[in-house]
Amino acid sequence: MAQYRRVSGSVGLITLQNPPVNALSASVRQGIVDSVKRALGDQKVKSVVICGQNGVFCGGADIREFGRQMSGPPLVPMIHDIEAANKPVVAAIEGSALGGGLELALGCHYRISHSKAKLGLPEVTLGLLPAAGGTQRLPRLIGVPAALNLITTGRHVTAAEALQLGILDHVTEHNTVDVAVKFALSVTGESLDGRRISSFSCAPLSDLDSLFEEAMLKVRGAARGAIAPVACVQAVRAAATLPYAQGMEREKELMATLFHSGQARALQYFFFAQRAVGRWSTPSGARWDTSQPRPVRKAAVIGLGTMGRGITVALAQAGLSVVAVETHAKQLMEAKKAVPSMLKRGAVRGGTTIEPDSITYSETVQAVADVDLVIEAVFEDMALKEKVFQQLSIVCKPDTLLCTNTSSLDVDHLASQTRHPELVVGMHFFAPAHVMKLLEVVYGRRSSPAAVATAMQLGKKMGKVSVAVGNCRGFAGNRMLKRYLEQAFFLLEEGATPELVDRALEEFGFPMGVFRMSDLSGLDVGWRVRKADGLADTSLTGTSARVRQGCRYSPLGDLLCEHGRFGQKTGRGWYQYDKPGGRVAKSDPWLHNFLDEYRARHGLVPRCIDQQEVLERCLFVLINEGFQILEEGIAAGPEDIDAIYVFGYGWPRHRGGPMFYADMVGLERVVERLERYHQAHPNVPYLQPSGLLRRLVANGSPPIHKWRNVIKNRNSQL
Ligand SMILES: CCCCCCCCCCCCCC(=O)CC(=O)SCCNC(=O)CCNC(=O)[C@H](O)C(C)(C)COP(=O)(O)OP(=O)(O)OC[C@H]1O[C@@H](n2cnc3c(N)ncnc32)[C@H](O)[C@@H]1OP(=O)(O)O
Ligand SMILES: NC(=O)C1=CN([C@@H]2O[C@H](COP(=O)(O)OP(=O)(O)OC[C@H]3O[C@@H](n4cnc5c(N)ncnc54)[C@H](O)[C@@H]3O)[C@@H](O)[C@H]2O)C=CC1
Repeated sequence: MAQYRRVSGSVGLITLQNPPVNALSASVRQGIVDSVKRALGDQKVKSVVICGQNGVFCGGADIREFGRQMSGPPLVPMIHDIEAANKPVVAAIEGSALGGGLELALGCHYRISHSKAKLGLPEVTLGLLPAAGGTQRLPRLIGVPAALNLITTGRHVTAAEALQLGILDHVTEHNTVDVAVKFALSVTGESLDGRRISSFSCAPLSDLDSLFEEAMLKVRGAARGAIAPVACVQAVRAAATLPYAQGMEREKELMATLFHSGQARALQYFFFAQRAVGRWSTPSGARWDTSQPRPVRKAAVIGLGTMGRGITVALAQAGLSVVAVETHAKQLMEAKKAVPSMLKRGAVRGGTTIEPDSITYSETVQAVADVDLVIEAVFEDMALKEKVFQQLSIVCKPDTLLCTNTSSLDVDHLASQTRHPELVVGMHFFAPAHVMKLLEVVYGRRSSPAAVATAMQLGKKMGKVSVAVGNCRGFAGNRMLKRYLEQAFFLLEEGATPELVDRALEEFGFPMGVFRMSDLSGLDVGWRVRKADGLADTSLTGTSARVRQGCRYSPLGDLLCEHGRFGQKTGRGWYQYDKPGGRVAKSDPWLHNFLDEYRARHGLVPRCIDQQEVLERCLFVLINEGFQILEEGIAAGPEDIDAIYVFGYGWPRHRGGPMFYADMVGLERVVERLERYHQAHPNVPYLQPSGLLRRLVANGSPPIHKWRNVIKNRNSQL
C-alpha cells in the first residue's frame, strides 16, 4: 500500500509501504493511484513528493506477481498520469530505485537522491525489459549509448554516477525526504514544460545504424542465447527512431514476447533460488536462523599454490588479517609476489584499497596459533592432509575452526584427526578462488551448527554464494560433473568428436564445452584421481579395457595423458594450441586419428550422433545424479544444486540451473530418455532414473517449488 499525508502545508507526501523493498505490488500501485488522485484534487497541495518507507525507495515490480494473474492498476498508465500531472512531482530516492521503481521516478518531474542510493533497470537479469516506459524515457533523458549500457546490462549505478549521467537532479547526504519536500516547495507553481521526459527527443547521433549494429553484436556475443538483452536493444532502437507513443507500443510488444518465455521463468526462479540458499539447513536440524556464527577476524591459509593464493586474496579483500603458510621456499617466494599483484589488480577493478600488511607470510604452521579460522589448501593427498590437520589441532586455539579446501577427500576422516571434530568443515572454493562466486560449505557428520554457520557467513563476507552440502565423494558439484564427463567420453567412443560435443553444449549456453573446459583445467587432474582410485589402467586389453568394477569405463582421458597431452598447459589435449599455455583451441587431426584408431582397436563402429543426444546424454545424467543427491540429503533442495551449477560450472542462468531445466523439460520426459539410454547402455547403472525422480513422476510431476515436500531424507547423513 501507500500512505498519503500533507506536510509543510502544501506538499502531498506519498510513502510506498511494502517491506522489505517496497515492491510495486497491486496494492502499492492502487495506493499510488489513489494518493496521486487525492494530491492532485486537493487545492491546498501545490506539489507532491513520492518516497519509500524504511529508507528504500522501491525495488521495482513485485516479481512474485509475475507468475500469477495480474490484478490492480497497471504501471504504465499510472506513471503516465504522474508525468502528466499539473503539479510538480518529486521522487525522493533512498536505498534502491530499481526496475519499475526507477521507471516511476523517471515519470516524476524531478529526482532527488541520497548519496548512498543505487539506481538501475535490472529487468534484463529477470529475462524482461523495463516495460513501464524505461526503455523509452531513459534514452530520451541520458542519451542512447548510456541508456543502452544500463538497460542491456541491468547494472546498478551509484547516485554519483546517476547524477553525472543526468538521471538525477540533485544528490544529498542529508535526510532525502526533508530535502525533497523543501525542493518541492521551491518549485511550486513553476512550469512543468521541459520536465516531462516523454516529450523529449533523443539526442541526435551521427551513425545510428552502426551504433545499434555494434550494440547488437556485443549483446549477442555475451548473451549465450539469452533473448532479453536482444529485445532491450530493439526497444532502445525504437526510442531512438520513433515518436514516444509508437516507442511505447514497441516496448509493450517486445515485453509480450519475453513475459511468458521460459527464460524469464528461469531467471525469476533463479532470483529467488539464489536467496533461498542462504536459508540453509542440515539433516541434523541445524539451520541458518538458529545457528550462531562465530566472529572471524584473523584467518590462516595453509598451502599457497593455485587455490591457496586465491583464497588468501579473497580473505584479505573481505577485510580479514591473514596468515599465509607455505612450506616450500620457492612456492612461498612466488606467492609473496603473486598475492600482492592479484590484490592490486582486484583493487583497480573494484576501486578499493587493501592494506598490504593485512597478510603475513610464514614457512611454518606454528604461525597460526592465534587465528580464528584456518583454510587448508595443500596437495590433494590424504596422508599429507591428515598430518596437517593433526598439526593444526595441536597448534591452534581450541576453538579455532579448521576448514579444508579438498575437492574430493573425506571431510569426516580429516575431522577425526583433530581434537575438535565438531569444528571441522569443508570450504570448497572454485578456481580462481578470488574470482569464482561459488563456495560449497561441506558439513561433516560431527560439524557443529556454529561451525557451519561461521563458514557460511565468512563465505558471504568474501562475496561468495555459499551453499551448504553434505559430505560425499565430490560433494554436490563435482559428483554430478563426473557423470557428465563420463558421458562425454562415451560419446567420443561411439562416434562423436570433441568439436561436436562442445558445439552442442556451447549452443545450449555453457561458456565452454566439456572438452575445451577440460583442456583449460588440465587433463592430468582427473587422471591423478583415477589413478589413485585404481581406475586408470591402460595395460588392460580386450573387453576388460573398457570395463571397471563391472561398469562401462572409457580410458580415453588416461590414454591422452599418457601421450603427455594435459590440455592448454602442454599445448595439446582434446584440441591443439599454438604453444604450451596457448588459449585458442584448434581442431587437431592427430586427435581425430587417435579416436579412429581407438574405435577400430576396440571394434567400435562409429555412428552419427546429433546435438540432441549429446545434450540428453550429458545433461540428463548430471541431472539424474542431482536427484540422487537430493534423495540422500546431500543438498537440501533443488535451488542449492542450481546455484552450484550456475555459479560454479557455467550453467546458463537463463536456463535456471539443471534441476529447474529438468522441471522445464518435464520430469516424465527425463525419465523416459534416461530409461531409453539405459536400455542402450545397460552397463552404465547411473543412467537408471533415481528413486526420487521416479517418485516425483509418480506424484504427478509437481512443480519444482513443491519437490521438497516429496523429498524424504531416507539416507540422513547425520
Ligand atoms: C501478453 C502478456 C503481456 C505482458 C505484458 C506485461 C506488461 C507488464 C508491465 C509491467 C512492467 C513492469 C516492468 C518492470 O519494471 C519490471 C520490474 O520492475 S522487475 C523488478 C526489477 N527489480 C529488481 O530486479 C530488483 C530486485 N531486488 C534486488 O535487487 C534486491 O532485492 C535489492 C537491491 C532491492 C535489495 O537487496 P538486499 O537488501 O540484499 O535484499 P534481498 O535481495 O535479500 O531482498 C530482500 C527480500 O525482498 C525480496 N525482493 C527483492 N526485490 C523484490 C521484488 N522486486 N519483488 C519481490 N520480492 C523482492 C527478495 O526476494 C528477498 O526476499 P526472500 O524471501 O529472501 O527471497
Ligand atoms: N586447482 C583447483 O582447481 C582446485 C583445487 N582444489 C583443492 O585445493 C587443494 C590445493 O589445490 P591446488 O592449489 O590446485 O594445489 P597446488 O599444487 O597448486 O598447491 C598446493 C600447495 O600446497 C603446498 N604445501 C604442500 N604441503 C604443505 C604443507 N604441509 N604446509 C604448507 N603448504 C604445503 C605446496 O607446496 C603447494 O604450494 C587441493 O586439495 C585441491 O583438491 C579445490 C578446488 C579447485
